[in-house]
Amino acid sequence: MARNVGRIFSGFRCSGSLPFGKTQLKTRCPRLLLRTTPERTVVQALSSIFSHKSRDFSLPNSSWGEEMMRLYNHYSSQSGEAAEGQEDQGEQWTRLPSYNRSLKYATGGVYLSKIIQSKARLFTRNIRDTGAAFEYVLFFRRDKQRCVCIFQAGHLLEGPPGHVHGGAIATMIDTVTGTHASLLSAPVMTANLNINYRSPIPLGSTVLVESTMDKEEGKKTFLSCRVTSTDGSKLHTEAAALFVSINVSHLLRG
Ligand SMILES: CCCCCCCC/C=C\CCCCCCCC(=O)SCCNC(=O)CCNC(=O)[C@H](O)C(C)(C)COP(=O)(O)OP(=O)(O)OC[C@H]1O[C@@H](n2cnc3c(N)ncnc32)[C@H](O)[C@@H]1OP(=O)(O)O
Repeated sequence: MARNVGRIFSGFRCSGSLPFGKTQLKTRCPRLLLRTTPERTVVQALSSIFSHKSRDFSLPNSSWGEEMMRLYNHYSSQSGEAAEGQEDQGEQWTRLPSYNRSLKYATGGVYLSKIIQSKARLFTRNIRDTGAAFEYVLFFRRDKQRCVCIFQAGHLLEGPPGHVHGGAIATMIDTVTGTHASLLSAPVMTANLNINYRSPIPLGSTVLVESTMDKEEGKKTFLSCRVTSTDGSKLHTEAAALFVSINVSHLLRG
């Protein structure tokens, strides 16, 4: 796992220069704690390449309902943050921070400089009105190779009357499986996403989006995903996703 975590940002060299063109991603090397763990390294790396001074959207806000808070507290109590200072047994959940800007330090380059500009924002984190759209937090558990996301769907995500839009559900599945695949073998891009919608999700409700790694084959990572009610009794959506590892230069080709 440590090797995989190390690979996550292998495309984003701490030295600032990348092995292509003149593009430079000025990242700061994550400062490792004395007793580091793969999870801490992930969190620090995310904070480092993303805008770490920005708001961390995966922390509770006043729009989070009772069920969202209950589940957040449930997973947080089993997280490394709660058990700071204890030996890592790999049996903890790690809360993944979430920012609305990526590659803050990107400069130069042909394509990156055009698309990654000051106005670019992560799709799921660009609504100012808290609670109106995607409210979610992801936790990762290394020993089980699982990601779990607590997702509260706001009123701007309506599709069928009173229920969540299928595209918004697909977005969350892509986000959860994509983040999971990134933890295993980043940088990756979605190659295939196959979704079966089984039962509608009521607008305003909180659901669980759970991702499991099925297999890795060379550049390919296969994951499955289920969206369920928070007690697990109702299956809303299930999906299979394929992510392909890319070289960052892939994003420069346009
Ligand atoms: C990058 C930064 C990472 C930062 C990490 C941050 C941490 C988390 C932070 C924030 C969370 C946000 C999380 C959001 C996640 C969202 C992700 C997206 O939405 S990505 C946008 C939608 N996807 C596209 O636009 C792809 C467009 N397609 C392509 O660019 C290429 O087709 C690509 C990369 C998918 C593959 O191209 P090739 O040239 O690299 O590779 P080839 O040789 O074609 O395929 C490799 C293998 O994959 C199979 N393959 C490719 N496409 C397939 C497909 N559609 N179905 C089945 N197999 C496929 C092929 O058959 C081949 O298999 P064989 O090695 O021969 O066994």
